[in-house]
Parts: sequence; structure tokens; C-alpha cells
Amino acid sequence: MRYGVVGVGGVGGFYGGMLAKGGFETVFVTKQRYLSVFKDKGLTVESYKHGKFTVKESGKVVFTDSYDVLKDCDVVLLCVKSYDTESVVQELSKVNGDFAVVSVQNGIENEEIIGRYLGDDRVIGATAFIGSYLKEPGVIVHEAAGLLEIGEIDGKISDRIKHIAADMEKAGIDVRISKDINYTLWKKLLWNVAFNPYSVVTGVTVGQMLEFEYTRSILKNLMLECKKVAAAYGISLKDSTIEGYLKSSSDLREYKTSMLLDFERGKPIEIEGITGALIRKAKRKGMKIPYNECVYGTVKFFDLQRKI
Ligand SMILES: NC(=O)C1=CN([C@@H]2O[C@H](COP(=O)(O)OP(=O)(O)OC[C@H]3O[C@@H](n4cnc5c(N)ncnc54)[C@H](OP(=O)(O)O)[C@@H]3O)[C@@H](O)[C@H]2O)C=CC1
Ligand SMILES: CC(C)(CO)C(=O)C(=O)O
Repeated sequence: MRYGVVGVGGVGGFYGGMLAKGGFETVFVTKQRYLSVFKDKGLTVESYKHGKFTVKESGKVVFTDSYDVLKDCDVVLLCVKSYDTESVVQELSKVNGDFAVVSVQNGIENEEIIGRYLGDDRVIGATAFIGSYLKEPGVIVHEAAGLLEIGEIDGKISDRIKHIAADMEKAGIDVRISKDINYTLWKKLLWNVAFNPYSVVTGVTVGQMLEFEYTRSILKNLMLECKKVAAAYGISLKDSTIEGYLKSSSDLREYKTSMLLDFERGKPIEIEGITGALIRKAKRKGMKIPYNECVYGTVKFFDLQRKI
């Protein structure tokens, strides 16, 4: 299969870089301002697991700022932040191709947005459990984990999902097919909705939030509300998942969430795609989720106070 990657940051740079290194035809769509770096120096990944490698433009690898080049791709990995999803998908809808789009993003509205513009049959869901970031244009640091779960929205184990997973495995990506990607997406949201926005309020690491009984209790309540909303949509999240997240694996204890890192670096934050999305889902079912509404209001306030 021929792959496209839109957004060559922490996630797109890592998974796309692995595919290209694995010998698969890969088209990277980046912003015009970063293009000359990729053209001159290629894409470098500094990975704790796969070492340092560089992928250069060649017959099989293309760096471009033009969406049109994606027309011959079979699969496009959408790897921009969720606040950029709609504008990118609008561009993708103008491309004369029939590629499937895999949302490798946090949040639970990306798949709906892709489906609205391209049709539900072209959407594939995914969750990335990874720690990777853009050190400088063209250079990605992969510092933790890496599991990618992918799945068809209707849960079918289709030929294309098997093909994508097989390619990724061949390329050295830690990939798993999810039989229920909606459940997988909500399970990931459960973590993100608690730790990401509340880390912006507290300004500390995952471990520090978990150590103090009052902040721990707030994290728990944020997750319990998410579980309640998920249930209203027919998704049964488990108490044991919440308990597991509250213990937190040792590799995440020292970790600052992606939202806190973005906030500290003066970058936009994904509060709308994560907590905003949960609040909208709750409202549609006539539900109130006061812990999440409170954290959302506080983070939006902090966000407004700073200059990006
Ligand atoms: N990084 C991680 O470890 C994890 C990330 N995720 C999720 O994955 C998604 C991607 O995150 P991440 O890779 O960290 O984000 P990054 O900000 O590192 O990368 C996204 C890249 O896409 C670029 N971009 C934005 N709009 C366009 C466009 N129209 N065309 C081409 N490129 C564009 C951005 O440029 P610019 O910055 O100039 O806007 C940026 O370079 C997010 O939803 C995130 O929450 C999930 C788990 C872990
Ligand atoms: C769960 C984690 C830490 C990595 O995948 C994440 O999604 C984030 O920080 O936003």
C-alpha cells in the first residue's frame, strides 16, 4: 500500500518515518514553511527504541506541501492536532482520490468530522499510546511507548485493516487491531480528559497529581463523569480501568501531559477536542458533568490570559 501522512510532528513523523524506513512508499504533507528543511535534510527520528535514523526524499519518499500528491495513496494518516482536523479534512475532500483516512489523534470527534466530509466508509479510528515530540522542524524525538491501535468504525476486521496492520508490523511499528475502536477511543479519552486539562490547572507531572489525595480525587471524578457519558452512548468503560489509571504505570509518573507541554511552550492546546467534546456529548444526552465543566472553564480562562 502507498501511505500518506498529514502533519509531520511527533506522531506523524514517528509512524510515517517508520513506514518510510520500512520501504513503503510514503508521501509526507507538511506546511510550506517547514518544507525546505525536509527537502534538504530529510526526516530524522531519534528513537529510544529504534535508534536514530533519517529518511530522505527518494523515488519512494516524497515531502510536499500539496495535498494533491495524496491522490494515489491508499491510506492517509491524519496526524495534526484536533483543532486542525476540520481544515485539513476540508482540503482532503478536494483531492481526487479514494484513500482511507486513519485519525491518529487524541479526542473523540475527529472520526465524525472525517466521516462528514469524506463518508464513513473512508474513516479508520486509531489511538496512539506514545511519547514523541517535534524537537525542531524535521527532527522527531520518540521517548516513550509506541503502541498504535487501529480499527474500522463498524468493528469489522476488514481486508484493508489487516493489510495496514501487516504493513505496519513489517515496518517495526507496535500495532494492534482493535475489534471495538469506539471503546478504545473512549478508553483513551478517559485518561486524556482527566490528566491533560487538570495538568494545565496544576502545572505538574502525572505522578505529582496522583500523590496528593485531593487532586487524585478530582482526577477520579473527572473520569467517573466520562464513564457516565460513555455509558449513555452504549460504551461500558470499566472501573478497573479508572483504578489502573489512578495507579499509573511508572513510566508515566514523571511525564508532563501533551497539553501541559503545549501550554508551557505557548502553543495552542487541544481542550476543545478533549474536554469540549465530552461536554458536547453530555449536553446532547441532557447530562451535566460539573467537574469537567469546572476544569474546562478554568483551562479556557488560562488559555485566554496568555499570548500564543
Ligand atoms: N505526541 C505524542 O506523544 C502524542 C500525540 N497524540 C495526539 O496525536 C495528534 C498529533 O500530535 P503531535 O504529533 O504531538 O502534534 P505536533 O504538533 O507535534 O504535530 C502536528 C504537525 O502538523 C502540522 N500541521 C498543522 N496543520 C497542518 C496542515 N494543514 N498541513 C500540514 N501540516 C500541518 C503542525 O504544524 P504547526 O505546529 O506549525 O501547526 C505540526 O508540525 C494530536 O491529536 C495529539 O493529541 C496522542 C498521543 C501521544
Ligand atoms: C497518554 C499520553 C500520555 C500518551 O499517549 C497522551 O495521550 C498525552 O499526553 O496526551
